[in-house]
Amino acid sequence: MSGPRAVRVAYITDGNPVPPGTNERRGSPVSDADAAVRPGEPGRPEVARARRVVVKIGSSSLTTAAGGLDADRVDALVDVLVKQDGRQIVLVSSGAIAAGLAPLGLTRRPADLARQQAAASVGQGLLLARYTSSFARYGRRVGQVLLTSDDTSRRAHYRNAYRTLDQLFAMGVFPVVNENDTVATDEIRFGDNDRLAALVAHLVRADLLVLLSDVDGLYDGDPSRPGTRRIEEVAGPGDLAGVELGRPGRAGVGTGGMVTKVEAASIATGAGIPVVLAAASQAGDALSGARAGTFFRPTGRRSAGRLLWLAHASAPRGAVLLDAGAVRAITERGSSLLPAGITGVEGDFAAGEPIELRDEAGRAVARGLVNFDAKEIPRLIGRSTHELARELGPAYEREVVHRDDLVVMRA
Ligand SMILES: Nc1ncnc2c1ncn2[C@@H]1O[C@H](COP(=O)(O)OP(=O)(O)O)[C@@H](O)[C@H]1O
Ligand SMILES: N[C@@H](CCC(=O)OP(=O)(O)O)C(=O)O
Repeated sequence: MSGPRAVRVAYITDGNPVPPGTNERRGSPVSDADAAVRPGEPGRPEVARARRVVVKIGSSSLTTAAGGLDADRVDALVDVLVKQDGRQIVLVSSGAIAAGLAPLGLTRRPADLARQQAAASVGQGLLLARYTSSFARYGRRVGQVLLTSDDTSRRAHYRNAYRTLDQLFAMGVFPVVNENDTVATDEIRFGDNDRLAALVAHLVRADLLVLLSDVDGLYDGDPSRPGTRRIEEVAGPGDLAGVELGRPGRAGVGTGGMVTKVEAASIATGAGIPVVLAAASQAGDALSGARAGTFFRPTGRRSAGRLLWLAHASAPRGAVLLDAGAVRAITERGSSLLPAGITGVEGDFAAGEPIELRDEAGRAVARGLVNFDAKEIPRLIGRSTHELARELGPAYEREVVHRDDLVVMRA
């Protein structure tokens, strides 16, 4: 097969040139036995015990050097996924745009959104067809789930997405998730799927997120430079000080490079979910708890709810400005935002859309889904809800942003 060669790296390794015949970046190869957890060694027990797992694979790991989907690579991934007995797996797969290039006569990823969307529209069908036949080799079915970044911040959509995924698990179907590229605008778009995968991991309450790429882990600098070293474990943000996060690899079909992967790892670990970043050819080891790739330890507590989406996926359509009392009420007491604490409004948003809540210095202190249109806010400013209800009717006796729809941003 022309797919990726197995790369097994047990220790932090020096960077090497990319070997011929693969577009994976690798460290010094050692034997399978070295990468596997040896008796008496801790390995990564959190990984080995994980039951619900989100696996994300990037475009660069699914395409041939000449462009187009690489059936062997898809099969190699599926071979690993179907062997994860007792686990529920969501596959977040990029590759729609890459898969649509050749059929549309495009030789490279277009820069403009319209042609990217056209390519995604053609390619997403091909991508799913590829997964469908690959899983069918094992008598397994796949279900396509296309998500947009923005609307999953909304309660009903979030709940529906969760229910669909849960039902697919219950029916033994492998969900294959991608961004709904054809409807996403530049403003609300993820673009890369790394952050999407972290948020999906949170959505399904996964025990583990595995990011598979064309590089066998996080390096302390661009791995195409000799002398850079793979980092085996990241215990917290301090371990990333001095690490240079570079652009996508030479395949030219990936989007975010390491920046978006580390961002995704930080979202997931902040929500209590451990992350392994490894090469696609290491998927089996990465999922088994062997010390392949880079392991990111959880830094925060697990929590439920869609507020993580609101914080990391939504694109605010405007802002309201808060007086000091309202800032304290929201950031220290977890209160809802009432009209009395508002001093100004910016932008043109509609009720239900995400907005920023800013302090007197203009700093964003929170993000939330607003209950009023922007044009309604000026007449509410500084007034009590009772007063407003008396004057304008009971519909006005409500919070501008309810605390259940509000997330305080970290300083
Ligand atoms: N510090 C780093 N460690 C590892 N890889 C890096 C680093 N900086 C830049 N990269 C590049 O990021 C690439 C992976 O990103 P990308 O091409 O967007 O992958 P994907 O398509 O899998 O999402 C690697 O091929 C590598 O060349
Ligand atoms: N939704 C897009 C993802 C774009 C992309 O290239 O993402 P990635 O390879 O994960 O950096 C697609 O399917 O083409």
